[in-house]
Amino acid sequence: MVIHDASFLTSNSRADLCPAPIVPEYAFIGRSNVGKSSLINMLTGRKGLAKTSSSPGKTQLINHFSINDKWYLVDLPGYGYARVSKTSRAEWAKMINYYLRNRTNLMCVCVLLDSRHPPQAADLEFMEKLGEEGIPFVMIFTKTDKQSTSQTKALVTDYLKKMSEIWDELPRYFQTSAETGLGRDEVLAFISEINKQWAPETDNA
Ligand SMILES: Nc1nc2c(ncn2[C@@H]2O[C@H](COP(=O)(O)OP(=O)(O)OP(=O)(O)O)[C@@H](O)[C@H]2O)c(=O)[nH]1
Ligand SMILES: [Mg+2]
Repeated sequence: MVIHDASFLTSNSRADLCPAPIVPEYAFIGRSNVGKSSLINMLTGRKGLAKTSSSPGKTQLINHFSINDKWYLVDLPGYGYARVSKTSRAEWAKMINYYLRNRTNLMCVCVLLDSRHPPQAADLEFMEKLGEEGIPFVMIFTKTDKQSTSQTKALVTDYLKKMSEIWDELPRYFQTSAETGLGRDEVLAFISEINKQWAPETDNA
């Protein structure tokens, strides 16, 4: 897929105020600092489109980006950041749960996982919940440039093993690097494919 247009639309703290659900939408979620915003910039080829930071907790709101005027990418605030109060955590959960359950154009949730860290309970629990609620998701392993291919492969195998303890069918997964661009074509091809399910009679790529 060629991205000829990528622009910031809105930031919202409430899912009911998000842009009208008139095009297919893909949400990026995962722990703080996992690389959600960086991946959005890598996929769109626009470096400063989503704000990134080396300190966790940068993205606080539901951020919509319009891609090619045909679909939305959504940057969500991360979870699992230790220095967040109980109240903020509860507010995060409320905002995200409402968003996930009510966003009618949400085609797929992309759960980002740091390829350097062994399977984390918070991530496994989050994916389990998505599965239980019937919300389609894929796993995206990030920051693969920070280690060897065999280390990433071992981590992915670990994750798949953990997931197979819960699920008969395993989610699709992608290996990415915002630094090298690894996985860009694969993720965009996936989105292009799913976009066809939204409006099969038109070309959404
Ligand atoms: N080497 C490398 N660094 C990365 C990659 N992706 C993200 N980073 C770095 O990781 C840090 C966090 O990246 P962000 O994209 O801001 O992470 P985020 O998940 O959006 O974080 P929050 O908004 O705080 O939840 C930044 O310092 C990025 O430069 C990657 O693929 N490779
Ligand atoms: Mg972010």
